[in-house]
Amino acid sequence: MSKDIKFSVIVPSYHEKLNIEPLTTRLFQALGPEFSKQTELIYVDDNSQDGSVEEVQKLSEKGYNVRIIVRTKERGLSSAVLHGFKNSDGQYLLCMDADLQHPPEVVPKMLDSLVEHPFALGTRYAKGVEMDKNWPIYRRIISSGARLLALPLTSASDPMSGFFGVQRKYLYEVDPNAINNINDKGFKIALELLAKLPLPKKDAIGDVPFSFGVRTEGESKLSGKVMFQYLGQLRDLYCYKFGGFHLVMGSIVLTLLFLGTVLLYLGV
Ligand SMILES: Nc1nc2c(ncn2[C@@H]2O[C@H](COP(=O)(O)OP(=O)(O)O[C@H]3O[C@H](CO)[C@@H](O)[C@H](O)[C@@H]3O)[C@@H](O)[C@H]2O)c(=O)[nH]1
Repeated sequence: MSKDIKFSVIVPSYHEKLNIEPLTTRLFQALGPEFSKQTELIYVDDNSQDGSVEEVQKLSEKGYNVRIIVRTKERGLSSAVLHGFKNSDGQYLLCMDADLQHPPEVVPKMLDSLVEHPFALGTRYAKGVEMDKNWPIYRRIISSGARLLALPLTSASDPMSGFFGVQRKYLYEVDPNAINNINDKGFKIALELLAKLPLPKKDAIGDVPFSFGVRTEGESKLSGKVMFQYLGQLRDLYCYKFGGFHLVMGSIVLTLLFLGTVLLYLGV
């Protein structure tokens, strides 16, 4: 562990070569000299073979505190994030996407919020925040439907967000067993952590409103399989939180309804 590093920014990445340079330079620019000295940036890549490794090496040689962890045996967004958390040095852990939909310029605000709260949440559902008009309608529907289904699990304003931070001690120290209960499948790692970590009842979450942009380089990896994984995750979380046969059945009905709506809108 390096004691100079206070903040670790973890970026799960898969086929993101074209986004690495702009994200890295914009992030350290936004952090400024003081914050930058205390921050490491870690890409967790699942063996993309697209030149991402060389891109990160170039930036590291230029003096940015950035590295890339390449996994060859595992795949998946949530598990990549957990892998990054485990292999980082900071007491304050931030997660963001590589595709610049999470503006690097908002990161200093996220880190400020994370120092004040156990959990910092980049939220798209706050007063005055506008969604980029180019964000496809079907993605809005999926996002709202997914959020609705998560309502009984957490009061967080945007548990579907991939832009969030958590203080390391809540992952590994407050309850050392908590991390073993975390499901590493799928995309919704923030929801999983919000529902299962031993966060305080009051003032646990610091919301940071941000405008969700559209991807300009590369492609989204959100697939039908990921949506199914979300439904499984929901079922497990409902069981974990409430237990009981009726709640499980209720969640299955809800998820089927959600799935039906998605398929309807996709015209499948
Ligand atoms: N290492 C690794 N990274 C992955 C994988 N799948 C996706 N990623 C990375 O995870 C980030 C998000 O993936 P996208 O494919 O860009 O997701 P999205 O469609 O933009 O969905 C995002 O926004 C949603 C909000 O609507 C979020 O809910 C979701 O978690 C994600 O952040 C990107 O940096 C992408 O490269 C994987 O299997 N392995």
